[in-house]
Amino acid sequence: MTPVLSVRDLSVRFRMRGGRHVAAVDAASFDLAAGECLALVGESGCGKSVLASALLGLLPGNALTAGTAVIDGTDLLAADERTLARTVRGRRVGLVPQSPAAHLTPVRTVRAHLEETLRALTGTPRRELRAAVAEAAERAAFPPGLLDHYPHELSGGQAQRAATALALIGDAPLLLADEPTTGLDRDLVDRTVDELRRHADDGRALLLITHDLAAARRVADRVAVMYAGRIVELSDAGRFFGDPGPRHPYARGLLAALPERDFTPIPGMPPELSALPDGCAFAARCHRADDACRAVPRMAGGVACHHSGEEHHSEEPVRA
Ligand SMILES: Nc1ncnc2c1ncn2[C@@H]1O[C@H](COP(=O)(O)OP(=O)(O)OP(=O)(O)O)[C@@H](O)[C@H]1O
Repeated sequence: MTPVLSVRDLSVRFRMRGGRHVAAVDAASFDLAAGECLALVGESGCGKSVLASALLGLLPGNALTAGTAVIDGTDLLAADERTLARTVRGRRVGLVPQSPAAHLTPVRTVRAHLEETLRALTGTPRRELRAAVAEAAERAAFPPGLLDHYPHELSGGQAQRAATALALIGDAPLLLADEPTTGLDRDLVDRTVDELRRHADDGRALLLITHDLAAARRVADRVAVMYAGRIVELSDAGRFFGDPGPRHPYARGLLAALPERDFTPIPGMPPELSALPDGCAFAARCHRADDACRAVPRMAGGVACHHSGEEHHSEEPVRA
């Protein structure tokens, strides 16, 4: 079956002053099928949002891209602005943005935002708008009593839900949700990701970018782990969160850092993306690093690690 989205060797570099480059995304490849939710996880600054922006043609002018990202026969990286604006954003690719307050127009109420999007994407007639707005708000658990509020009158979590309601309206075949649960209490996190999951269950695809591994575990079919701009592991969610657990030492470290597991942080910090080391970018933080890690590991069997074929070390248990 043709995937909804097919990404091959997607790279994004930013040109900086003094001839420097920031390698924000390096050769990312994955497919996303109809009905599937892929969670993209990894520490802050590893390139998750840049990847999402690339898929929507929303990168700034200093970005250089390579590779392909095909949806419905259109390569999103090669498409011109007119195509992206008219046929991609909102229609083929919906976005729950990471900073909803920045995406909402300050002088318009939530109701005005929802009405405009409903008219543009679904052609809802004027007399049906009131009911359609209420329904759209309900899908994202946005409180009906706040529909006539302006963005600055909303809390972070309320703005997040307004942005989610807007993103769901077009029923786009692909939904990108970039940290859709920031600022929400646990029960609202569950409700929001369940609604996003329903979007996938209705035959569409969901790319869920999140720090929240519990949310990913709840709704994802597969998990992609990103580190320093590269996808280092792509695996089935059941395997990732259960037994035998992930194979890449970074992915194992992410899970071991959870309070309900070992509560042991990964030592050190991710490298600067403008000064990546030769070889594996995780080697400086990895207790398994050896001479083989001086070469950049290729993705093999869904894992980019020289040691991924070896047995797990007994001192790093992963509990379900
Ligand atoms: N316009 C830009 N120019 C230069 N570097 C940029 C630009 N935009 C992003 N970056 C860099 O790209 C890297 C990846 O950023 P990105 O926002 O994708 O991280 P992220 O994984 O989404 O992090 P977070 O979870 O904190 O949102 C960062 O090092 C960031 O500083």
